[in-house]
Amino acid sequence: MKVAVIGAGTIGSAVAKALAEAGYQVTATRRHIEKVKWLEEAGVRLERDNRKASEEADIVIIAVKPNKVGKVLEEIREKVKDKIVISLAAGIPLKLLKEFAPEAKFVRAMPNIAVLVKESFTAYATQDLSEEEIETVEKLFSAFGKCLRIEEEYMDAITGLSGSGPAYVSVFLEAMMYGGLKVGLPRDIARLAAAQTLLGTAKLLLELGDHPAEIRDMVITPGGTTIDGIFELEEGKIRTAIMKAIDAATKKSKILSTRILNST
Ligand SMILES: NC(=O)C1=CN([C@@H]2O[C@H](COP(=O)(O)OP(=O)(O)OC[C@H]3O[C@@H](n4cnc5c(N)ncnc54)[C@H](O)[C@@H]3O)[C@@H](O)[C@H]2O)C=CC1
Ligand SMILES: O=C(O)[C@@H]1CCC=N1
Repeated sequence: MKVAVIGAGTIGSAVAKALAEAGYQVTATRRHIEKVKWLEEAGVRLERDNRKASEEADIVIIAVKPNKVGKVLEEIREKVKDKIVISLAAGIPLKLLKEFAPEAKFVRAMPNIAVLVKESFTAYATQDLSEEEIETVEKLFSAFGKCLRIEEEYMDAITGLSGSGPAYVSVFLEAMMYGGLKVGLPRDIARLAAAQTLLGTAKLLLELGDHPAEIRDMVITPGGTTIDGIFELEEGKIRTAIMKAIDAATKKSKILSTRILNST
């Protein structure tokens, strides 16, 4: 299966590399292609011409910034007739994608940067694909993590939660690490302890628990150490801050398409 990735920036390069490693024939484009020469080592072919890359591909993935999606789709419109086109852009609805290239079969997808370690959560929405084509795109998304088909109405919320999520989690991880430094741990030990704790807790939730509170309850020994830490977290309104972050990013995703529509 031949895949073209249009826009080999941060997420496009990660996707291109993961797909090449999974055995797809991948061509990636970017305006300054020399900046991603390293992709060739991963088996990705580099190409400057978006039209040529799209013409040769079975599936086209659009990984440019949201305000460039329209321009790129207009450029490759003739080359993606009846082809599956997967847009990774935040905030661009299927309806708007379709206006730029009416004869393509669109998937709106939101992965996250954990594509780099093949642990992305990729949610996607589509109205154009057959069951067989759904299987094809799910296999493709599975090359870099877990995927889930959702209704398009949830795509902005998913963007605010799991698309942007690694950025929030990295703030939390850094704070955990700094906490470790504050109480005298060497840097490398604090880093490993914070990261492995996050990984283990996520696994506990996915494999055992229905609700994070169950995990919290297992850790808190009455009169022990954890409850003193939790008391401080509650005073710092950490939950409110995280909920506000997801709310703000979701709202931004919602207004992106309005901005783009107004500027075209
Ligand atoms: N960075 C992330 O973690 C995620 C990003 N996204 C979405 O992916 C898209 C890209 O985001 P990033 O990778 O962060 O941005 P980026 O700026 O790193 O990558 C965009 C790339 O597109 C290239 N480009 C611009 N115009 C082009 C054209 N006409 N033809 C070919 N290439 C062109 C740029 O040179 C750049 O390398 C955005 O729409 C974003 O919403 C989605 C999920 C996660
Ligand atoms: O910050 C952004 O707009 C993109 C979309 C989700 C993650 N990064």
